[in-house]
Amino acid sequence: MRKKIVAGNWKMNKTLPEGIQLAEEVNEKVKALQVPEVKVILGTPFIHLAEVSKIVDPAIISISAQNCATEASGAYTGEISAAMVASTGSTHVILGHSERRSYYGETDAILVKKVAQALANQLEIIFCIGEVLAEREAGKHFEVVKSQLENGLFQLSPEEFSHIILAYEPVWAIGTGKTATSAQAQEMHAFIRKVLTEKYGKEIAENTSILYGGSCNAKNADELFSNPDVDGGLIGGASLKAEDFSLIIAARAKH
Ligand SMILES: O=C(CO)COP(=O)(O)O
Repeated sequence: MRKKIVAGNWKMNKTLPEGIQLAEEVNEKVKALQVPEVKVILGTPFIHLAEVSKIVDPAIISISAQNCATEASGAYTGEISAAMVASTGSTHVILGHSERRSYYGETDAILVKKVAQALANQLEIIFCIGEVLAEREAGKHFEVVKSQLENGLFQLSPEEFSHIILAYEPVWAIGTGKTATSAQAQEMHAFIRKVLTEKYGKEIAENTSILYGGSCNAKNADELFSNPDVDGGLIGGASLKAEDFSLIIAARAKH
């Protein structure tokens, strides 16, 4: 059975004291919700990881980085390795986010190396895929998403792939207030599961959680999560307010 997941991606927001406060608030809200069937993940900036993992109850909230280096260690000024991430108590890492692909030039080849580093350090990976608006308008969105899967992840063995959570994030929906319709999300998620079935077989495809990301909020989460192939959300802006984030978690628990 695949997991229901709500993951927050704080992106480059919150100073350390602000992040600590938000983590405390989220921890209290999630505790009060009592929804063990939903896996809650907080994707914080690197500098917050160690502090936030001391604050939250690991039985109810997991911690994720938003990136890791392509190399294991050494003279790479400013980089943070997967081993460093794991040593903070973090169990997850977000890789392949469209902001990293477009602003920092992360190619499929770079992501293959990051994925290998994360797996070598026992991190679960939230791997992001999704098309830009021009690709959707040209009717190429299925092709683009399939090639991101093939070129970024399909080098993995079935065992390795069991550590992947996918996040479909149409780039035109991120931070724009323009959510994919519930039907568009379901259509793409079902397509992704079909591609996974072809590559890894039905059992792995059925056990892989596929999250939706892109202007998902407390108002639209309920409808998005009612789709059979939408297993949860990767939440940007709405994860920065404990109240909104907990409403999204409650919406996930409902279905
Ligand atoms: O990019 C996202 C999560 O990774 C989505 O961001 P928003 O929820 O702010 O649109």
